[in-house]
Amino acid sequence: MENNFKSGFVAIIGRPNVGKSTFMNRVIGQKIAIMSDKAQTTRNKIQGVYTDKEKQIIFIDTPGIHKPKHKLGDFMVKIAENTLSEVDAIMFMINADEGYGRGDQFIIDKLPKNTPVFLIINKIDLVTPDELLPLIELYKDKFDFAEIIPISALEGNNVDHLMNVFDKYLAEGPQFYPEDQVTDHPERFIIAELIREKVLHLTREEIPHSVAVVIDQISNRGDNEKVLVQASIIVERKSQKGIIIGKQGSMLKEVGKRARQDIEGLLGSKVYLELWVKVQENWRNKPHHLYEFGFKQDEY
Ligand SMILES: Nc1nc2c(ncn2[C@@H]2O[C@H](COP(=O)(O)OP(=O)(O)OP(=O)(O)O)[C@@H](O)[C@H]2O)c(=O)[nH]1
Repeated sequence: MENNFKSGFVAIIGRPNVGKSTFMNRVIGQKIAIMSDKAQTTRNKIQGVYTDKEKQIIFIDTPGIHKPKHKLGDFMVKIAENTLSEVDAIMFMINADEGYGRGDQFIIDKLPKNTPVFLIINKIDLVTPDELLPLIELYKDKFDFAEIIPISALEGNNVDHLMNVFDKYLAEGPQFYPEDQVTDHPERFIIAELIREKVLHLTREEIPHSVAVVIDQISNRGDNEKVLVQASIIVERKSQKGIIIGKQGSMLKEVGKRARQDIEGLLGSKVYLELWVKVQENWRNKPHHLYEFGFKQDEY
């Protein structure tokens, strides 16, 4: 890996039809199709991975944030909000030829103060500069955006500039994915989130949202019937480990049972799920994204 290589996670949010997919297609090209059919039920869907010589950006979608009435309800919105404060930057995309709307205000209210937010004004090919400037002024009043960048995802205007601006906001970091591959196992990520969701749900407020799940292995058991999934739930304190394991393992059993059912639905096959609970103090001070996003550090 090159010296000073940078990497990070960027969340893309915006109302439907603002051009998120068009943007991803422009930046990432063909490969994005690989992920487009993946389940929408997760906290974060990886939309695509951009890699050049200097950096890698993993773009993620946070579906909960713009669907407040979605059946997953408040729980998802809350989780989506947590995601927004965990990423390195947020792209809040709006449509240049539509005014400011209630959907935008809903999102703005959820924007974290501790994460740089780029206002991306897309579809500038549809408006004149005279129309663009008042829109910029209007949004400037609504939130303290780190950057305001007008683009046309369809025609490509200013998209290269945007990609360069990211350099300022990314820290040095590893290349999470090989450059010719968008992802090895998108389902890995989804499985980790399913397990994490069960832990949070069943333990209620006792376990912090920072609990991480790392998928150690997904493999065929050899009998061609069951997929073996081995995962670790990582907490920061011994007391949390006790809560997750529960009386005679009852809590962990329930987490495992519920997660297994969902994973079977996802993979379409029987699953044998092995869960461990590990205490790792201060893991959040380590390259925390790896854990929070369900990746295992030593794979890279
Ligand atoms: N003129 C113009 N049209 C655009 C631009 N970007 C996207 N569009 C069009 O806007 C429509 C919606 O674009 P998508 O990329 O599907 O939007 P999206 O945000 O992914 O939509 P959802 O998947 O519903 O969230 C499509 O018809 C695009 O061709 C742009 O820069 N200029």
